[in-house]
Amino acid sequence: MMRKLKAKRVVIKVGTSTLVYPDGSINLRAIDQLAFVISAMRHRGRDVVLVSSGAIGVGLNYMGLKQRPKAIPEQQAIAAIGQSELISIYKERFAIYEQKIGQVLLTRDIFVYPKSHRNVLNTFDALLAQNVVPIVNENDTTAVDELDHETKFGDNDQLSAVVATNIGADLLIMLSDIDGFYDANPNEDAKAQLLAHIEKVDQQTYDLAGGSGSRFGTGGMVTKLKAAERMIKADGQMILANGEDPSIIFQIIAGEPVGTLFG
Ligand SMILES: Nc1ncnc2c1ncn2[C@@H]1O[C@H](COP(=O)(O)OP(=O)(O)O)[C@@H](O)[C@H]1O
Ligand SMILES: N[C@@H](CCC(=O)OP(=O)(O)O)C(=O)O
Repeated sequence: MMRKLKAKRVVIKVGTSTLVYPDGSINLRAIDQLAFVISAMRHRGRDVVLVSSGAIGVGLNYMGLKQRPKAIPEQQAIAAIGQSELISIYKERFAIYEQKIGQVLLTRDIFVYPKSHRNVLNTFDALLAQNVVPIVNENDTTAVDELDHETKFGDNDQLSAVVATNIGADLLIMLSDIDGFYDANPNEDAKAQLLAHIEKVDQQTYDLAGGSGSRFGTGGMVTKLKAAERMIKADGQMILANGEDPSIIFQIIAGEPVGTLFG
């Protein structure tokens, strides 16, 4: 059955697992597809914001490292290196489709302090009004997790839902390395079944969620459910789908029953 979706303003979140191959190299095909799909959506009058992970994954590849360093300053340095590389790849690929982008790096405290909150919402509005696609990531180089000053979102699943609810998006499309939400962690249970529609997220739903399956990803399913819960509370919807081929977004927008619809 086709889905009826409201999708005038859409946030798309792509995880590291979509952007970086398991061997650590960059999936340029996926980035190119994303640029193509998002540019097409933009040209058809939709407001689109991309929340992209991958700074650390791309940084590791750029520096020829196989593993995330343990020390925080080194991780933050890798993020600085990777973010600039990632955004220059996006810029180049979007330019092929004559689509301009703008980089927005956020920390959690921006949404806590009223003035910075207002400023960042105005920035999103101004970018969208000029037909520019904002590409958002956490500001990994400065975000810290300290008791008196929490600046870290920690994962981009929740960051994407915070952005989506704040800018009044109807739909959050969350692309990952899995076809949707299953009734058990598919890594551990070969009989796990895909759930096509979850109307509300409660403890029972969380009980089905497991951790991340990939080397570079964070959060796993729990943070995706938290994002879905946030969207539903704000009267929005979220679709979790496989980002292996990002042109799946065309099917999602058309209302085809792919992935898991939340809400
Ligand atoms: N119930 C579940 N349904 C689907 N995937 C699950 C479930 N529980 C755990 N997972 C794991 O969560 C992974 C997706 O999370 P993550 O690795 O953080 O991806 P991303 O990098 O896209 O954010 C899946 O590949 C899967 O291994
Ligand atoms: N801000 C980090 C991403 C953190 C994150 O949530 O990663 P993922 O689980 O792959 O979406 C980065 O760009 O590497």
